[in-house]
Amino acid sequence: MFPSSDFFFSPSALFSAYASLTGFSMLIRSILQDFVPEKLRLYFYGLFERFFTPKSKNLTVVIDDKFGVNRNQVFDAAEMYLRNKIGPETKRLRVGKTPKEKHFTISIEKGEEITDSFENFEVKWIYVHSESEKGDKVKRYYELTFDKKLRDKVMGSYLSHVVAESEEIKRNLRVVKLYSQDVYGSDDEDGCAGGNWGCIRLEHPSTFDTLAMDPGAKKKIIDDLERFLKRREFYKRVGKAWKRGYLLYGPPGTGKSSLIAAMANYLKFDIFDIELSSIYDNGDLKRVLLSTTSRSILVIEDIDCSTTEVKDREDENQEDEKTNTKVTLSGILNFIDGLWSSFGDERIFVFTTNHKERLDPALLRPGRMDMHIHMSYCTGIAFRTLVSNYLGLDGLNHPLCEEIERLIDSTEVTPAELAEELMQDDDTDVVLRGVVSFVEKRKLERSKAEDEVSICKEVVIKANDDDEKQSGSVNCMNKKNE
Ligand SMILES: Nc1ncnc2c1ncn2[C@@H]1O[C@H](COP(=O)(O)OP(=O)(O)OP(=O)(O)O)[C@@H](O)[C@H]1O
Ligand SMILES: [Mg+2]
Repeated sequence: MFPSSDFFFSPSALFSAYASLTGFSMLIRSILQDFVPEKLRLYFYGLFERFFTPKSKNLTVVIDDKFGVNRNQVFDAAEMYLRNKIGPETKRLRVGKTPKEKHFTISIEKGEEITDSFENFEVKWIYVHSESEKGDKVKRYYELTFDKKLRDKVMGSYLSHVVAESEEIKRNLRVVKLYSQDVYGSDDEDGCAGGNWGCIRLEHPSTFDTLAMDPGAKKKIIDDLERFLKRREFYKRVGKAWKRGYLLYGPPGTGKSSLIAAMANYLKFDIFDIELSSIYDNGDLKRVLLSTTSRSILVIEDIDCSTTEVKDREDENQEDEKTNTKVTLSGILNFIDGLWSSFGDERIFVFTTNHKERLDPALLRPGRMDMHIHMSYCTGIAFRTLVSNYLGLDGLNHPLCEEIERLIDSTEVTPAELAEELMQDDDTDVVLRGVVSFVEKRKLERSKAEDEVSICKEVVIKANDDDEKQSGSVNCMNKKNE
């Protein structure tokens, strides 16, 4: 239990009580009163007070809303932190919301107390809001009271814990934005932070919970992001820029863009969508990248297409006829791990491609992109996430699901295709039967295509001996590519 409040005694009452205990003390009292000058007498009263007032076990720290002329970070942190600590014993609350906020802000009313426990001790918070009689001077502060013996712990680890938790709460409340060079201004009351960029709120609902992919791979990505966030000091120590690069590759509709949105929603990082075709040259690229903000994800989608527009490094001085861009791969690489890579803090680069094999080897060199993530066709286990997202079925308790999983594992079908199928009807049975026939059909088409390829291979072998048949083999191969 929290220690009870102190008792106070007036000095003269204490003195009288003490002095009346013995005749000797009576004598002292009369001597003091009759012969001792007032100043000296008050000094003795003071001594008695110090001696007899019970020692307080508690210490109270006052946390004002201002620190000098600046806001007090500890006050703001406490305000944020205590929102989540309001218990049933609190009698009066304050609630508010600005137009740009999505959620209500709840805090305690003046005079209300909150008891918080940390490690194995308890502390008590009281919110104080006092006004001068005219109402022109307002003082807002928190009183934090705890056992004196815990002073070091509270001032050290407890207050650090309050600040860290409040940062986490703030991060979760943050509105994530999507920046683009093609958007002008902002449709958001917060405005856009980046110079030449327009922005909108990122309303993409994708999260790691809704993303259908192998659970092991998903965990690896989340762990990697978490480690990255915690490693500010590590990056400093090893002399590396605090940034991380991910290459997402795989066929269309496997969730590369959805993964980027899930990363942004998870980290509460803004996304800067970099359209290389609208960047004129390396200088322009530099300006564009430097006007991005920290704690952001810089995305270049379809980097294989961009790199056909981005010219070869040997060919840097000629302008590309097709797109008029003079951005070079070395210009991009300079920002990934060259001298310019240290711009800003907490940056994540994400490149996506449908064709990893078409990428310049310079981009694939070990250490360049920290993680290569293969977004592949859907697997049976990943399908469970889709079923839970779209049908609200938990644990795959529908009899058709097992069969669908087996079918999915034996062919190539993308999560996007399955998602489309899962939205065809409101009736779960109808939907799942539809998925079975869709995947069966796909399996049949694949095995037909494979048969054709093997026939083509035979034709190619024969064509080596017969010039006339060579054109036939090319057609066959084209068909396969279609
Ligand atoms: N792994 C997935 N998990 C959940 N939904 C997915 C997944 N992959 C695709 N989808 C669904 O399909 C839609 C398209 O996917 P997305 O745009 O992320 O694919 P992509 O890999 O970026 O494709 P592209 O290569 O064409 O850009 C998404 O909006 C989502 O509804
Ligand atoms: Mg995409």
